Amino acid sequence: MAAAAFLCARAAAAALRPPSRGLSRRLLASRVAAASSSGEGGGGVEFQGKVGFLGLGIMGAPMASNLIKAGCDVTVWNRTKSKCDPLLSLGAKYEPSPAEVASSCDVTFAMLADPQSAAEVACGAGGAAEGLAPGKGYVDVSTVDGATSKLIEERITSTGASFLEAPVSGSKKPAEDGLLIFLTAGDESLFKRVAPLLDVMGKSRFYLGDVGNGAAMKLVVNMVMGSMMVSFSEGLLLSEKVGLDPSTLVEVISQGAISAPMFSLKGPSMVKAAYPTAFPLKHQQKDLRLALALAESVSQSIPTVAAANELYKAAKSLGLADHDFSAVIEALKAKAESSQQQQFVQLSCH
Ligand SMILES: NC(=O)C1=CN([C@@H]2O[C@H](COP(=O)(O)OP(=O)(O)OC[C@H]3O[C@@H](n4cnc5c(N)ncnc54)[C@H](OP(=O)(O)O)[C@@H]3O)[C@@H](O)[C@H]2O)C=CC1
Ligand SMILES: O=CCCC(=O)O
Repeated sequence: MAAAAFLCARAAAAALRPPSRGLSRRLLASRVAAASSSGEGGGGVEFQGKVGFLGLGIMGAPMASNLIKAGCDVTVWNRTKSKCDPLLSLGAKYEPSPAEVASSCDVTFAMLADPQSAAEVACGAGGAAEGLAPGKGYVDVSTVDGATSKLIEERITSTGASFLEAPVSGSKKPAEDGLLIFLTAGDESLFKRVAPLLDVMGKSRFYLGDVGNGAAMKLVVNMVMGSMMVSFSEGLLLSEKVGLDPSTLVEVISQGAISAPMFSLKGPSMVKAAYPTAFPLKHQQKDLRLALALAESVSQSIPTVAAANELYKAAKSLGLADHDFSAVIEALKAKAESSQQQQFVQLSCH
């Protein structure tokens, strides 16, 4: 373990929040420098070693990019190889399989679409586990269910390596700005070892104990978010239908007790029926499906989430899976149209 060594601290990271766009090299370097000179955050935390990153989608690419800009020695892999190119231009290395990344790095992060891909990349043929060994670490930051996370943990730890689940709250922009919230669980010494890396990519980190707890926390947060988006969509449509300006509704909500960054961020484009993808709708529906299973496992009823899930499923069947999850409003519009048509047919039959 030699190559990259850098210093950073949570306090320094918090004090050096970025401006509106992704973190610049200068800013990330200054986080590192401030941490080493200020002695804040427990005297600065040192990470030594090479970092692997598997999965360079909407979230993985900016996260890996921030690590590179902070001075880490990063090796990347992505199923679709072309998505590695921007990272290679920033100075990343490339290995042709997850196993080769894991074997050439000290700690490997994975940011994958869903439980199936997370398990495949960690445990499948050519997967990360094949390259792991004692002393190495594997950190899965994908959103998956607890059972999948435990399955990955079992396979990873069978190699002698350590495992941390660390799903994130925060979307594309917080990923670009290094402002994610990590919900971690698993090996506590790995958590401490990768803390400087989490602090480059995020603004806070929670350690929640046993593997499964990070996944559960993430699913609970996202089920609340998914239902909020449906409720907001219903409000936007109803306001329009009764003759109000939905843009005014967005403004009114932003000033009151139910204001949320999500409404202010997504509302204006939803009013224009534009859904630039930050959080793909298919992933939100996956999270609701997993949250429903989590609730089922403890016999809790979550009827609002169940209803919201049906709408996301309807939106997927309208071809909106890869749009932002705010496009769920289109499923409500389609529902309204079809019930209007039904009413028309009934009236014309009488
Ligand atoms: N976008 C967001 O706002 C947030 C997303 N998340 C979660 O983070 C994870 C990633 O999300 P995001 O980056 O948005 O998703 P993307 O769909 O943009 O990226 C998914 C990544 O998974 C890879 N992948 C998918 N299937 C496979 C497979 N079978 N084998 C290997 N690789 C595969 C993709 O590779 P390829 O490029 O080849 O398709 C890509 O790198 C998800 O679990 C999501 O729920 C968490 C917080 C916020
Ligand atoms: O999983 C996606 C979360 C998106 C967000 O927290 O804004």
